[in-house]
Amino acid sequence: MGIRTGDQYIRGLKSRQPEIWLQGKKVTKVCEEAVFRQPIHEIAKLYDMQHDEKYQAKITHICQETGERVNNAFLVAKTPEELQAKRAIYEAYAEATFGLMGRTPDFLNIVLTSLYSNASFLEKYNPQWAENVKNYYKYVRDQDLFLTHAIINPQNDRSKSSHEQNDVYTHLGAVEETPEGLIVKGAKMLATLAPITDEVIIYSFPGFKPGDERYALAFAIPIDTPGLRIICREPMQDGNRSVYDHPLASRFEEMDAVLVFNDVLVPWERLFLYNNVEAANLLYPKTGIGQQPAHQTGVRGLLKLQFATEVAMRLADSIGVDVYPNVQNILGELAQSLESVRALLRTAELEYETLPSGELMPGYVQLETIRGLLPKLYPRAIEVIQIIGAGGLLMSPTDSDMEHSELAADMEKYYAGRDGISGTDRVRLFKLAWDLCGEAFGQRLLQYERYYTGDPVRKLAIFYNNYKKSHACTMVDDALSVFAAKSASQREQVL
Ligand SMILES: Cc1cc2nc3c(=O)[nH]c(=O)nc-3n(C[C@H](O)[C@H](O)[C@H](O)COP(=O)(O)OP(=O)(O)OC[C@H]3O[C@@H](n4cnc5c(N)ncnc54)[C@H](O)[C@@H]3O)c2cc1C
Repeated sequence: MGIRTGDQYIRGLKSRQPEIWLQGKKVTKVCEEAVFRQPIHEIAKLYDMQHDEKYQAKITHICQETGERVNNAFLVAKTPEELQAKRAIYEAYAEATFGLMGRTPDFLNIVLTSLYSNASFLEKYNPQWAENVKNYYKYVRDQDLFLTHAIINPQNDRSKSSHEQNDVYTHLGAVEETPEGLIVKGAKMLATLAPITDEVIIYSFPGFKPGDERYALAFAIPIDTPGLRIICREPMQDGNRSVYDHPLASRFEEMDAVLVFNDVLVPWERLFLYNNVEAANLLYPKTGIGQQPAHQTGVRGLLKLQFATEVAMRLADSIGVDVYPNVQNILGELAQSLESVRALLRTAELEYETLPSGELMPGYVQLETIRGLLPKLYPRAIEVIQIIGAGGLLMSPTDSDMEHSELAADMEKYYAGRDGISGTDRVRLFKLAWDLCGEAFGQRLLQYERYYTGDPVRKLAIFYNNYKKSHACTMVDDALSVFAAKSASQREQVL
């Protein structure tokens, strides 16, 4: 089949009935539920972009194996041009969502592509797992499916490993093998967009200990598999808020969910890893499923930071405060942050690694630096928006006020900005800014940037340890070599 349209994506959603819980109720028709309606529409637009002649040549390609047109996220890049073709899809989807939707379909499609191209890692443990991954990649690519993922355990007692939790099936684990497949039970989180996806893929960060064998799992199943329960968090918008009052929150809310598996059957052909702590711990570092998606998250993060920076600049300009050096300083700081991330991304693409398979992987140090910086730079950008917008962020009237004839004159007079910025323009801009920096929606976006790729604290420590291994600190040795000279006169000669 190859690339789907938005309509085909929506028809796929309508054809299934996953068990979704939202505010104490079961959602039976996901496409008709107000909370999901607009996000579904935003994802559908991304699918439609694949058919839009403005984008098609940039974000899709003809698959050599099938002759069908497929998304560039499924490309195993072997040339710098192919790496750029992958960047093009990340950029197009991030631009369409202002970088505010983190788990657009390209994200997990890259994870899967990386698993596929590094399936030889699994082959060492079990050739069938490698075969299953390859077949699944082709299935998702050719059906153009949308995946969610849940890779962490519920937050029960983090000081204990999975097998030490109070109940053996608190964390998702294997129950029994049957002729049809493996029965699994327990919970995983934090499956963003789960209610509006087609399938879920399960794998884990490293950290398994001996005794955790039953939890060492990787597999993928349809989102409506019997026994799989999706428990949504409280929505940050009810789906009925006006676009005028909440221009971002009304469009880009990404629902997050806990997945509970009640004796769910995972068919053998969908199992990618099981009962092997070593393989589960090495899966992440050895298959590129951290590094390849970091290219997508780097591009998306850059656009999100750019968007926040532009909002801050426009706010300052709209009320004439960017004439003050203190405001210019914090805006200059944001611009420099943005340009640093842009430069890092460019360097990551230029300084790629070539894997033994010939696949190119953007530079680890640069991508990981972006990952380490964004949890600091993005919250700072949000803080700058709050500082510049100040009290004005809290005084925006509603759509109904703006529309009311009795209030019209007041709206234009008292809500106007500097010369040339009308009351309507200023209120619209401030509402956009408040969605980003004040609303629960905006707070989630901030939390996302901190945690979307794991705990930044532990990630930075891992980065340092890797960095230390590859940096011998030879400059210090050079400087210390002066002490190798035996006498003071010899040392003077060295100098
Ligand atoms: C908005 C959002 C969307 C997300 N989307 C997804 C998704 O789609 N799929 C998915 O699988 N995950 C997703 N995540 C989850 C993300 O992977 C986790 O939030 C992240 O891995 C951190 O895990 P945690 O939240 O359980 O925090 P914890 O690991 O419980 O950490 C809590 C605190 O304790 C500290 N801590 C915990 N353990 C240790 C330790 N061993 N050593 C030192 N300090 C420790 C941490 O530094 C942190 O401060 C999302 C998260 C957010 C916020």
